[in-house]
Amino acid sequence: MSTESVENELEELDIKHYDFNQFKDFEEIGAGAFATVYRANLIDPKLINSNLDTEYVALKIFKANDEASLKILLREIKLQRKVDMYDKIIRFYGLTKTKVSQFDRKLSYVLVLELADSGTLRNYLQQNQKFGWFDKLHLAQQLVDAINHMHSADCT
Ligand SMILES: Nc1ncnc2c1ncn2[C@@H]1O[C@H](COP(=O)(O)OP(=O)(O)OP(=O)(O)O)[C@@H](O)[C@H]1O
Repeated sequence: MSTESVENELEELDIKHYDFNQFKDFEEIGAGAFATVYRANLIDPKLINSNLDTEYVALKIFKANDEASLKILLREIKLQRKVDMYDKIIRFYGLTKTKVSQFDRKLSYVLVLELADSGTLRNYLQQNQKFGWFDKLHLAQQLVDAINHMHSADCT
């Protein structure tokens, strides 16, 4: 899969594109096999989406432009779009592009996502020792709802 064919598919999906210069104050949050995720501030919150009053986003920067990464990127965007309006799942705002290193000739794709700024569930539970059974049940219910929604949206 070439960058060109990905670009063609993305065009058909009608995705919002943002200028990378709109973001500042990057802080690494975590990394997976294909991407590194940063917390970033928006220079002008109104630019990201007129309906959203957000100052921060998560930027998921793909490490490479190779075939495997591009396939993952496309799959992730298609899945995100299927569940984007569901409030218990991270929102997908759109795409931007940047150079991962100064030696790169090509720009890498970056997903612009809602920032989940409460950290991981593991850390949350460790820091909230007074979390009772009712709270745990409520949390489990939200997770089950989100998974159920993904299944009904055919995100398997
Ligand atoms: N929208 C987000 N808001 C806050 N933190 C996030 C967000 N997306 C990802 N992260 C953090 O960044 C880490 C890396 O995310 P990423 O999606 O790249 O990989 P993964 O899904 O955890 O792993 P892999 O892609 O290897 O299966 C996550 O484990 C999570 O801690």
